[in-house]
Amino acid sequence: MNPSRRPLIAGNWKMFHGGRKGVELAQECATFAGGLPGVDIVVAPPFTALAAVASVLEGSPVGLAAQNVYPKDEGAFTGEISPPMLKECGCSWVIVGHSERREHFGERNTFVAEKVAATLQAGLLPIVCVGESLAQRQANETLLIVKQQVDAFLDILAQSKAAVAIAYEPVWAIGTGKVAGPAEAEEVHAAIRTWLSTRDEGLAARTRILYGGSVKPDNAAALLACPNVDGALVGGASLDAGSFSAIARAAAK
Ligand SMILES: O=C(CO)COP(=O)(O)O
Repeated sequence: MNPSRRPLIAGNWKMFHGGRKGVELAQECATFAGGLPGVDIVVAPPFTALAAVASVLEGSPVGLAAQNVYPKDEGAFTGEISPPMLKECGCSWVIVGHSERREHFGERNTFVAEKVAATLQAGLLPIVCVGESLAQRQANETLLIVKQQVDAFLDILAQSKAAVAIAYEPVWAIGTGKVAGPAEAEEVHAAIRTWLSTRDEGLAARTRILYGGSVKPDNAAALLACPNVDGALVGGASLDAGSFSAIARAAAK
């Protein structure tokens, strides 16, 4: 395996732990991450906790991610946050195109691609999310939909030499407790790797493809054992240091 594909375990806190609780959780993550040198750990708190969590994580191996970004450096965009602002705040990663943003905030593939470009331009690494809905899976459209999503930002990734991450998060598995089976996940991850390598072999070799959707301590090891699963994007189970560290330990094996 390419060394740039070290396991990456990222915790997406979503709209939880925006204040003091976030600081406490980050402290616990910094502590357990120190004992797991073979795994990259990243946390993505809400915007309101970024600065405080950044100071807690300073000097620790835990990376800081934002959950969203607006693809302009500055301007009259009330309520939005730019890539340079996130960088200044201590972020090195940004989650882009999460299905909750696509579903609740109307983000389309072209807008997601703009965000990927702006993120890279600022020197931040995107974790770009893709994944099909239940109806699309039932209609046998999984690979078609995921390919359309990946195609929208593939050229942008290929033009950058950055070691980005793509998260395959089937929408039907998010927050539902219905995890994709290892074979189901591996099929999509392998397809994504093939599309990347058809475009640029180096891109395929350096991109970590994470699985997300009801990852828990009891199912993490089987998913992480798949050859093209390079880590996990964890929602609910990342809100507790005990379960998040158990998932990270499964990646270390
Ligand atoms: O959306 C997710 C991570 O981005 C997954 O959330 P859950 O782990 O809560 O299913």
